[in-house]
Amino acid sequence: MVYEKELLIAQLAVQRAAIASKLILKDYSKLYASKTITKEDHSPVTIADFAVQSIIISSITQFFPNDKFMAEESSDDLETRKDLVSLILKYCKQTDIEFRQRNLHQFQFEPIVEGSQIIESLNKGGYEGGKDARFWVLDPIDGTKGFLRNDQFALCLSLMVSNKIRVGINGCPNLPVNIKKIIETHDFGKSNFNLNDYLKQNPSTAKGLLFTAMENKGSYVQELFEDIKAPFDSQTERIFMNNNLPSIKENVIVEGVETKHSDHESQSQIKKLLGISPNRTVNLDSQCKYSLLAYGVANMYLRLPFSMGYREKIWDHSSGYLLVKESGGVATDMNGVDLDFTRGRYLESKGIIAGSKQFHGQFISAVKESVKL
Ligand SMILES: Nc1ncnc2c1ncn2[C@@H]1O[C@H](COP(=O)(O)OS(=O)(=O)O)[C@@H](OP(=O)(O)O)[C@H]1O
Ligand SMILES: [Mg+2]
Ligand SMILES: [Mg+2]
Ligand SMILES: [Mg+2]
Repeated sequence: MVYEKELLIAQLAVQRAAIASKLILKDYSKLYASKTITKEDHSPVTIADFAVQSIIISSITQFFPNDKFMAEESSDDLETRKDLVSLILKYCKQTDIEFRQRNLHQFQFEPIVEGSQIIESLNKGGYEGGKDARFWVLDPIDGTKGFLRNDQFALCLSLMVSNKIRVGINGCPNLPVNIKKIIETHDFGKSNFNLNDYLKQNPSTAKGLLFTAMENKGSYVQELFEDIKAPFDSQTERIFMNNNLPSIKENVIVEGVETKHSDHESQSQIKKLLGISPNRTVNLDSQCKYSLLAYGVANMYLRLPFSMGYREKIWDHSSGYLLVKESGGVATDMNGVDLDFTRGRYLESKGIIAGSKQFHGQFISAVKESVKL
């Protein structure tokens, strides 16, 4: 099958890097909070973002040495913090010990043993993308602000070939393995659902889900920290968008957490117009939102621009886009137009309305009615 090897290697690379993210997260708040770097655009970056990016790029490069990468981070932001490279290396080494213990596959990744390997692979992420190329799109930690709060974050990787996303992966290390059951059994008539509160009240909940999609072959879920199954293994669960709600009022909506990343006020207005109770909104960081749509747990993702000047980056959406499509859903901009990932590092369009096909048109009409452009 085309891209089968790419998908397997990418899944293993994401698992390997997700182990690093969890190891760093465990120590982060007590040891490294002061080591969070603020980038030029005032957004945060951590040693986990750097570690994950270098692990994924070096893992894939080993098997596909000619492949290009468009990734979020660059070693420029480490320029004044060379001390952090040895810290990242420490976690990469620890990761490889853990990864070797659980990986039962024939593919063995070369270990990361030197700081120069980290810088070298980080710097392979500068490809500008565009039309008619083959390249990987990587957001090492999507939802860095969620990571810093020990809430939700995702490792997001996709493969673009000839203007189309062929493979999309979201590794969600902090998503409960039984999230489907948790949300489906919640009574939204009584109260809203807050995943962070739920996890605080249920600290022993097992976490870590891996979502994968392949063009024309569907979307799948498996546990992120278990033995990775080959693509389309009979034990890997195929997942589907829920396109059969009894009424529009039954939609479960996913939205972001940060009030400056999307326009929560307009999003509330849209729900009001459609008669959807505010209780039915689940707020969570990162592309975990797309994962929950593909899993059939949530039905619509609303992301209206907080500022019309903001340009969405393609790595914040490309893997989620394929997961939604391949599970039977639809993902567009706020005007209902398909997303175009071939324009370089940015989407030219504004906002995202993604989810079930059932009511997508009505959501787009409500956007037109409620957002003053
Ligand atoms: N102003 C503004 N508007 C929209 N989006 C922005 C903005 N600033 C940053 N970003 C990007 O948001 C990415 C995180 O998205 P989330 O869905 O996790 O945000 S939210 O807090 O859940 O709303 C985040 O991705 P990461 O940097 O990978 O965390 C940013 O690329
Ligand atoms: Mg970032
Ligand atoms: Mg991101
Ligand atoms: Mg990121």
